[in-house]
Amino acid sequence: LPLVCAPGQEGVELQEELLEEWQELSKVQLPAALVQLLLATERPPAARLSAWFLWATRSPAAAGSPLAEFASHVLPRASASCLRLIPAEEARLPPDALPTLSNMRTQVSAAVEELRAAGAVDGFSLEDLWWAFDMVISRSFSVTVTDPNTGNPAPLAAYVPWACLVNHSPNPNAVFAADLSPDRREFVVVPRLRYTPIEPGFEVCISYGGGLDDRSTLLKYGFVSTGNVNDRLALPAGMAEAAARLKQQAMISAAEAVSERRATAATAESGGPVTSPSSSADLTPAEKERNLVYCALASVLEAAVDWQAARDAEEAAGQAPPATKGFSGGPVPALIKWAKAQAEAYAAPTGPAPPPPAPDAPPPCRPPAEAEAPAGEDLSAAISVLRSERRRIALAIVELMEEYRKQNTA
Ligand SMILES: C[S@@+](CC[C@H](N)C(=O)[O-])C[C@H]1O[C@@H](n2cnc3c(N)ncnc32)[C@H](O)[C@@H]1O
Repeated sequence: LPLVCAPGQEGVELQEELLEEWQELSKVQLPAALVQLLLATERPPAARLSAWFLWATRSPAAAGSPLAEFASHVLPRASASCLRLIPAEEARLPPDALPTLSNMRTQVSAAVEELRAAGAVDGFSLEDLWWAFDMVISRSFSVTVTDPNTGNPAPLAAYVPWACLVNHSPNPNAVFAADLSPDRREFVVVPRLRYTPIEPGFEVCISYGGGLDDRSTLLKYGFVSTGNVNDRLALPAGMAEAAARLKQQAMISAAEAVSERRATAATAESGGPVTSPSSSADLTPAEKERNLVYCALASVLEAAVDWQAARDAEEAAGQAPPATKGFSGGPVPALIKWAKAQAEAYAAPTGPAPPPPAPDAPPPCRPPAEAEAPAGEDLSAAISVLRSERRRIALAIVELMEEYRKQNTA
């Protein structure tokens, strides 16, 4: 079901047509309260899609429809996202994931209240409602199409059975698009490289969004890709200041040396090719090692740039710059010590310890106990992969700093 999410009255006509067509195709009649909500183009798309999805997959009135059949035979009951994670598993998340998770839950719980108040989900349990949000958050698409009635671009949220089975890759071999012109009404998934078809036997993968780091894919979709070039280890303020004391060009030279060394070792160990075949969405072990070293480099350099920018802004505002630290032994040993401690913390079963909440921060939002799901096996494994990727970045920072020290004292 494609849902128009343009503000105001924009797109209502198209939405009405789409809802009529969906009902005809599915041989079902949506309840009036639900239709009213689905036509409210300004309401949050996730809430509208979740209410529809719950009704269309669980209501006795929709039993036997293609979507209900698809849901009962294909979709998981377990959580895909971290939305309904129980506290014991939540304690294994990195501290920087917790505010985002709390924010996601706050939005869902506000939407749940709103749906109940509107009578759009009467008769369903809280457990079912959170499940519907879970499915919609991890499996719906955002696309922009041309509204055939007005010619204006219309932002859409869509739930597309079967297409919702396509996995994500940071190096995708396919792209998707929607065409809602009356004679088409199509959602297509096509190879990304026009002259490089995806060979039989290769998995078709799309991108769920550029720049997704492993924390975001874990929270929203419940998986982590190894070797994701967007991953970072967050440096605390004191370490960001140490990073700002380093010579950036020398850091880049050190990263080149370390990544070359690691890539050569990974290729020798795997006996595999140096580059991936273009029809595959998989990275080779050597590419993953290179990405890892550049994640380590970017963690340090970006923290240095942010620290410097904050300091410049304070100076420009006429504030006295904060006293700088005198890192005993210099910034390099300080960073090495910190990165080693991070590697150790991520090797432990839980932690590292979350930062203390700000004095006026609201308590973190949790789903009601009724809607809490234990982490499925996949989710628990994904949290472990995230922890091990964080540990690997920390160790890559150690190696990078040691190489920097070697190159710059030689
Ligand atoms: C849009 S659905 C894809 C459907 C999934 N392949 C299936 O058959 O259930 C998104 C879910 O697929 C899984 N997924 C997607 N990309 C993945 C990846 N690169 N690695 C592992 N799991 C992935 C996650 O469970 C995610 O919540």
